[in-house]
Amino acid sequence: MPDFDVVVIGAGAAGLSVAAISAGLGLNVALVERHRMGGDCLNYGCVPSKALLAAAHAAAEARTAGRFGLRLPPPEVDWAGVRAHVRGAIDRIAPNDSVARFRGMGVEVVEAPAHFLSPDAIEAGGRRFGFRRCVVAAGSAAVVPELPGLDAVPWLTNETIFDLDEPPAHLLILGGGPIGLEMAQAHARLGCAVTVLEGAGRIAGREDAELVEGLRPFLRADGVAIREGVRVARVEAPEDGGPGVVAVLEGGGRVAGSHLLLAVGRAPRLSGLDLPTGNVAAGPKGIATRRDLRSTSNRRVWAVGDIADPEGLGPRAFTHVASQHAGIVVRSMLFRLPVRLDYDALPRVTYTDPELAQIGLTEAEAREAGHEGVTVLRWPLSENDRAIAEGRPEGMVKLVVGKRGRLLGAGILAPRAGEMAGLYGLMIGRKLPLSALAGMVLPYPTLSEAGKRAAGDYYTPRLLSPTTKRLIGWLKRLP
Ligand SMILES: Cc1cc2nc3c(=O)[nH]c(=O)nc-3n(C[C@H](O)[C@H](O)[C@H](O)COP(=O)(O)OP(=O)(O)OC[C@H]3O[C@@H](n4cnc5c(N)ncnc54)[C@H](O)[C@@H]3O)c2cc1C
Ligand SMILES: NC(=O)c1ccc[n+]([C@@H]2O[C@H](COP(=O)([O-])OP(=O)(O)OC[C@H]3O[C@@H](n4cnc5c(N)ncnc54)[C@H](O)[C@@H]3O)[C@@H](O)[C@H]2O)c1
Repeated sequence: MPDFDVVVIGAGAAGLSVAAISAGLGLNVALVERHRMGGDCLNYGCVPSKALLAAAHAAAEARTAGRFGLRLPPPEVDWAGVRAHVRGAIDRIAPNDSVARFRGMGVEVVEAPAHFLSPDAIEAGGRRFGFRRCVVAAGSAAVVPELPGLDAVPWLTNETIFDLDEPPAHLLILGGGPIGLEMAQAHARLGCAVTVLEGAGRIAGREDAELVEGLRPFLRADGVAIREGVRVARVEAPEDGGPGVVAVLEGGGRVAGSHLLLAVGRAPRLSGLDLPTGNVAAGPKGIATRRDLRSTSNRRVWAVGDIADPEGLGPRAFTHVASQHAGIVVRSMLFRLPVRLDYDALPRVTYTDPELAQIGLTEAEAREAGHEGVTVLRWPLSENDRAIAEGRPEGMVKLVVGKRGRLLGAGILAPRAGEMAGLYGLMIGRKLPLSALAGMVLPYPTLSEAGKRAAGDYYTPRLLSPTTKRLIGWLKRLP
């Protein structure tokens, strides 16, 4: 008999959710974590980055208060105080993910690295754990690119950037994806010089080009130097022998900084798991799974979170996806229901100011996917009363609509855009018609009215059509 009904490897967002639900259903669960409970999101990802951004946005608010007629002195950044705020946020959330809490749920928590011993057992802390089912939730880590000179200079990743004793004088950031952009604005608003070196033609390459156009000036206004389409040929120490890093660009050009942050993507944490011994197939993007997140090669194994590479979809590195995966696995693994993961209504948010939120397909993705009759509707915040009242009339809501008014995607560039994402996720996920949004009564004045106004535009031409006018003319003659 196996020792455990479920063994979970990794206590990040994905593994914790699976362990908690499985234990709640009365199963015998072991949870193995080699480092910190809570994984990346709590310790090196979402929580510290959003805490740092909150401090940065507060500093920016103080600096720009003059537009409201308020005279404030320029804010002084107390780096130790900022770090204490970041640490405090982690510490406040940590008990939810703690060993004590999970032991209290009846989970056997093992603090050691795990690896497969066979297709139905792992080893951790010198002990063998035979399992009926195993869920691999070992996450992903920052990609360290093969860049000449990198072994000879100091560099940072998301695991070290939140631990600096002093603010970086000039932070060079390799990569202008969500990590690069959030860290760029956070540090710039906290008084650091920042340069983003993006290898592709533009920053935030996955996001809607028009919305990124709207975001770029904000980052530049914060003092972020953005270099797009640049290839870093090598990195080296400064010629004067002082501290810092110099990025040498292809075709010449040198960009010097005090610190270098690598933010060029994520790689699944496969090494050390001995996946071949467990007969668990994996590729460079992660553990190969079917759409129910079950391993394609070992029926006892599932993969969740950043490490999962579901067929036809690929990995997605978001904490809300880790939770979505946990829900899928519980239904497929424990209730044996036929479930199928999809990302049709998936939201993602880059937490800059303004935030850039995308739910479902961008315009480019909808056209690329071959959707017929794609209509794009926009409502600028310059036409939104709340945005004007608050002195933030830049940004827009952009809706991507398919046949018969079906919402395929929504992009939002606005302060706190992420708070609006749920509405569009619900609409797309439940296949609600656009008329549901257009007919909704929303409180005035709110930013979310922009989406309703955009949706209304879809129906305006129909309302003003000759047929409608004829109908009204006929109706008015009725007694
Ligand atoms: C800077 C940054 C900001 C982010 N911000 C956001 C955000 O705002 N919103 C959002 O949705 N997502 C965000 N993300 C992404 C989010 O953090 C990840 O998608 C999420 O943490 C993935 O959870 P996971 O459980 O799959 O993996 P992880 O959180 O990485 O957890 C995996 C755990 O497995 C452990 N482990 C690995 N190998 C073994 C082994 N062999 N034995 C035992 N244990 C092992 C690791 O130590 C780790 O604790 C951010 C990421 C970063 C880096
Ligand atoms: N707010 C959020 O939800 C949030 C925040 C941070 C991270 N995340 C998750 O973590 C993932 C990883 O984030 P990321 O920003 O590291 O990766 P990313 O893959 O999203 O972006 C990496 C960027 O680096 C560029 N790049 C790649 N190689 C380069 C090179 N050699 N030189 C210069 N530029 C190069 C790419 O063109 C791309 O723009 C995200 O995709 C997301 O899933 C989410």
